[in-house]
Amino acid sequence: MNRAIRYSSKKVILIALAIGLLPIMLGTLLVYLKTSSDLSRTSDNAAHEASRQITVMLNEAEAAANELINIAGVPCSEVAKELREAVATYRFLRATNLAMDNQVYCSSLYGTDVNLTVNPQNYLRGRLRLVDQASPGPKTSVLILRVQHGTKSVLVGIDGRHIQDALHLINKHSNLSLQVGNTWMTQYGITHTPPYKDFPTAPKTLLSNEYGFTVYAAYPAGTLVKHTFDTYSVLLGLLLALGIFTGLLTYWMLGRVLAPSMELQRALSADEFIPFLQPVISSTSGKWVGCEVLIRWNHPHEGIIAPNSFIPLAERSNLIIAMTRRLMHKTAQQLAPYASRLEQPFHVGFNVSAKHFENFDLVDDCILFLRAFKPGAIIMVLEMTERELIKPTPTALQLIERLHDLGVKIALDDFGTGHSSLSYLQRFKVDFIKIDQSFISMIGADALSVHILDSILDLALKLDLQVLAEGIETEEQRDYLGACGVDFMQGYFYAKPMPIDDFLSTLLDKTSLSKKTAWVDNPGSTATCPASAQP
Ligand SMILES: Nc1nc2c(ncn2[C@@H]2O[C@@H]3COP(=O)(O)O[C@H]4[C@@H](O)[C@H](n5cnc6c(=O)[nH]c(N)nc65)O[C@@H]4COP(=O)(O)O[C@H]3[C@H]2O)c(=O)[nH]1
Repeated sequence: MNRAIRYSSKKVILIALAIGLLPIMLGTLLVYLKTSSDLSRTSDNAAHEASRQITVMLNEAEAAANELINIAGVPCSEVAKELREAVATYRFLRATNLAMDNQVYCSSLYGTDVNLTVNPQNYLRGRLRLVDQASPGPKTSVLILRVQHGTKSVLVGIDGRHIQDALHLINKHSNLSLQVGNTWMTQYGITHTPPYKDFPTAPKTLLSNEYGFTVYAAYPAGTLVKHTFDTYSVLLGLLLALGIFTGLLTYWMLGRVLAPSMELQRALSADEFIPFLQPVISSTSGKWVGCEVLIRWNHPHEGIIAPNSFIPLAERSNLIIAMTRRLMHKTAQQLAPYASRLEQPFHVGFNVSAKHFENFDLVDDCILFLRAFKPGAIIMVLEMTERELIKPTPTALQLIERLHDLGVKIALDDFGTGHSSLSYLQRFKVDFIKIDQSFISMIGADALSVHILDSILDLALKLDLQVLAEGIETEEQRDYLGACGVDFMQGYFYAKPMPIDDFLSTLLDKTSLSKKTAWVDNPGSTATCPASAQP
């Protein structure tokens, strides 16, 4: 049985693990999705904000360029001051330049000392370009806006540090970059490969319809996990605790009820329950006139397991009906071929439980059992135990009626051990009583104990019930009960419960012996019965 439970425990552990992991996984998934959507939203917001701020800078630069376009073509010496004033006036500007026929001839930084040819194709939509500018001053980048009217053009440069600052300040955790043509600028400066590729989390792309630049926002790899743990650590801790709790609860509950009953179900499907028979001896003839069928679990690892360790569970888990049905079927299969060599009629007793009295399935089971034998060859006896409360419901009473109609006898097992012996005798039409072995063991003990046994025998006699004494272990018990008129005996004194094959071979040996010597299991005794219990 231990091995069986260990085997079931593996399943129970797996189920408990699965159920314990379920809230953890579902919860983590939800938290993960929430974090993902949070990051996606902030990434989107950051991209929009960066685009807005760069647009503001470009709008300002465009306003400056539109003012300066009017003086393009005018000699540099006359307009150099205006170029410098524009740089001072507009917040983001770093330099302004005038060009004619794409040749820059005047610069706010260098005056006339400039020799630069502009190629409009290097400019996105002919207007925008992002470049590194090494001098003068600190190395920085410049976003150049070009405005052209005919042959005149103005180039205004936005200081890249303003853009870098904006990208940096909008969201410190996300990585924002600006793309103009094939050049990208991050908050760290200009790169010539797409920097967003290194930031695969929550990537967002926003194209400026007005200027054609693109803003990328994304988070570095691992941000999702880090953010999840940083933001939802308490919730994740609670989920973990919930998972452990549900897992342990499941383990506890399954371990208590489900696992062993699953093991019983498995054993039933694997046909591991087998009948053992214990002979019932006639007190008068001393012959084996019947048997009680006692179930055994032939466990693949544990060997033969006694019924007390699994019958209560089988009753609780409703498997008892199927088990009894299977037991009847197996007994019939093995006993039927030898039926003609058994005492006629031969009593075959089966134990039934309270569950059997809840519907009429038992009638069909008994019909099937009896069908395996010639009519009259077998007397089927159903032993209802008094230890388990069987309610005298209309169904139970009708069931007994139907069983009686089939010729099935009802025995009251463990008589005297419960609280309802007398009411059972009254309500159920009982044919036999089986005196419990606890009373039999009183024989030879003190006078008071024997008196109790005598009273039970006296009652049975007065009610005209057939009596079977079980648990006979000594000659003295046998002799005493025989003298008291007990009809049938059962106990280790005669034989222990045994597999059907052993039962049949012992019985058939005895039968063939009896043909020569007239064998009996209880030769005449000299014991006397007290007057009250005498037949
Ligand atoms: N000490 C001692 N014991 C003796 C002696 N003679 C017989 N016994 C044992 O006493 C029990 C008699 O069966 P029970 O009262 O119906 O008590 C049975 C019965 O209530 C239940 N049981 C057995 N088979 C089935 C079954 O197929 N269905 C149901 N519902 N219960 C069953 O399990 C109980 C125990 O069965 P077992 O372990 O086979 O134990 C059997 C039997 O082996 C004896 O001389 N000395």
